Amino acid sequence: MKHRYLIAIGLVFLTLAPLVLPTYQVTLLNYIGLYALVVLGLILLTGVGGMTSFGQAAFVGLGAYTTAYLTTTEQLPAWLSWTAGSPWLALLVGITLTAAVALFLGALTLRLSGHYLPLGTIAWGISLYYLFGTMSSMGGHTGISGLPSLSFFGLLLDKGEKIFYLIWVILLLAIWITSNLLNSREGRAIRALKGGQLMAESMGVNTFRSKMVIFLISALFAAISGWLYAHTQRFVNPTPFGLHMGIDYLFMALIGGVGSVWGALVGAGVLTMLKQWLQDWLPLIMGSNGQYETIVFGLLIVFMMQRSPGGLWPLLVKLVPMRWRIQQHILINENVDNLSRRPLPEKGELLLEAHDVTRRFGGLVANNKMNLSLHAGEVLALIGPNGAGKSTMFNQLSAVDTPSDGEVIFMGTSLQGKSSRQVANMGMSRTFQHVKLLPTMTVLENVALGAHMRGSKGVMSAALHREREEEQRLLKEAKYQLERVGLGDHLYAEAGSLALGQQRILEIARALCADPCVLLLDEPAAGLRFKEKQALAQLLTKLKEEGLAILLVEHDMDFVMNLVDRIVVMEFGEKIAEGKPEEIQTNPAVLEAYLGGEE
Ligand SMILES: Nc1ncnc2c1ncn2[C@@H]1O[C@H](COP(=O)(O)OP(=O)(O)OP(=O)(O)O)[C@@H](O)[C@H]1O
Repeated sequence: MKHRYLIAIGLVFLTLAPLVLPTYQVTLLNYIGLYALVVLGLILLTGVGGMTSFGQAAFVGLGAYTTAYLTTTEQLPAWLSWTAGSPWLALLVGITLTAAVALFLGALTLRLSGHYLPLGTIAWGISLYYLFGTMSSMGGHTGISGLPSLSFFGLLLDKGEKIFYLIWVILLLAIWITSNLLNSREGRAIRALKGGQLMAESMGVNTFRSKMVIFLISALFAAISGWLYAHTQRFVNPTPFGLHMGIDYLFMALIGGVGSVWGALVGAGVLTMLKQWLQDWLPLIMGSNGQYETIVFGLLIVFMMQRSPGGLWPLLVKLVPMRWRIQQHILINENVDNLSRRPLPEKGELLLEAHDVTRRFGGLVANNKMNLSLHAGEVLALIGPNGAGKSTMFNQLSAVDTPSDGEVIFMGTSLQGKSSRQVANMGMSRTFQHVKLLPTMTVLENVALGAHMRGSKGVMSAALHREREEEQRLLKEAKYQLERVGLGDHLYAEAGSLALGQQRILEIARALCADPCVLLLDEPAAGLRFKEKQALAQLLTKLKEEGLAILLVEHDMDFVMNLVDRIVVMEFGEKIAEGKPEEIQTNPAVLEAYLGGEE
């Protein structure tokens, strides 16, 4: 457990730093701590959640201005008079206000996709900056001075050396909370955002909620940093909360490494020190004053993105001897209870029906009056030449897409207006034609994502690690499903390192982790070797015998003919045949479609 020594050395350094370092360097460390808190939120938002924000500095400003206003205004409005100039109560107000603003802005912008979200963050970053500068009660562009120092249980934190401890304790706490969150059921849902909305929703993840959670947390980290900043400086004006600083925070995240919480510390540290150093030296070298450091930062980012897109943290990790690195393996406690299972329907019970399902894309009719049914304890194959409309049908059946006409009924309920998440909750689970995994996450965690709906502990429990028992049950289930599909030897491998065929099997394990009664498999045998196909066929037969209903779209005819109970054949969006494998093999319409005529 050598990494514990590294952490201990870091803690000893932090404890001694204000006692032994000159004031100037302690001030620099304070800034690093304050910036790192904001960057940590950005890592969560941008690095983990894949949402770029230029507007974090505005949230820092919100925290700073709230406390500046509340602690310096002589005559507060009556409804705020209870804060009585207390910085701690001002923090409470700042957090509440930031949460309200973040929820409002999140509701407006988080549904935006592509470059609209970053543009939205620029817009609110600029707006809040000008709001601080124009409101006379906020001191306009001159700002507000004379903020009180913080005091903590009677101890006045009026010097950099004293507030240092508060800044760093809050930062380390935030890092701990963030790491806990990421290594939990909620964290997996957040990490799944990068694997695409479709996959995450099909696993039962409410992607909008997950986005909102990290947006809120990152805004709160920024506001707390702003509160600390205001009482460290004891003065605020709009300059440090503008778009320019928003971009600097993003630079810090990128340079430190958006893939790890520690990247926040590295990025904030390197850029703060570099900025200081460049501001001292560049004017001497260039012969005049100017913001040359910004140019150097720009070049640095370009260089870093070329050479190490993951930032500095992964490079630093590589420098640490292998035996000192943190053991990544998650321990699975086999003694915890199994997750409860849903009762499977009686064999033969009708589970899924398509009634005259038609899907038009403009003038193209991809599915035309398609009818099919799927019963508990059977395997049904949907086959047809390329472009026949199988995937489109698959999407209608799993509520990823909505029929133009007709309807799909699942367990007696129409799927009209239902989301794929709701359908997943009702007991339908699926795999994808183009594998959708989180390649840098372990095989075990990828599969545990499938069990998302079977856990209930929320963000607070996760952040404080109060959900360990439930987490162990989820991981135990994931391990069981992986062993069941034959991937038990790969639990801790990165999912992206598996062969394509194995990745498909992993998707089946993930789907099984959801405890479905209907399993939809999109080309499960593609890319599998002969033996793997045999193993898959055995697994599907066993699942069928247990009472699961399985629908698969597949091109491998040997695999289909030896496995399934019934086949529906499509051509040009229509059903041209339906029956047992032996009937389909001799059906003239099918032979015509596949071979261009009977031989
Ligand atoms: N979103 C879409 N917009 C427009 N046309 C689409 C869309 N999705 C599918 N199509 C068209 O619908 C038809 C059926 O496509 P689909 O992908 O369902 O066929 P498929 O049988 O699954 O083919 P393959 O076996 O190659 O996967 C094709 O002509 C395709 O181009």
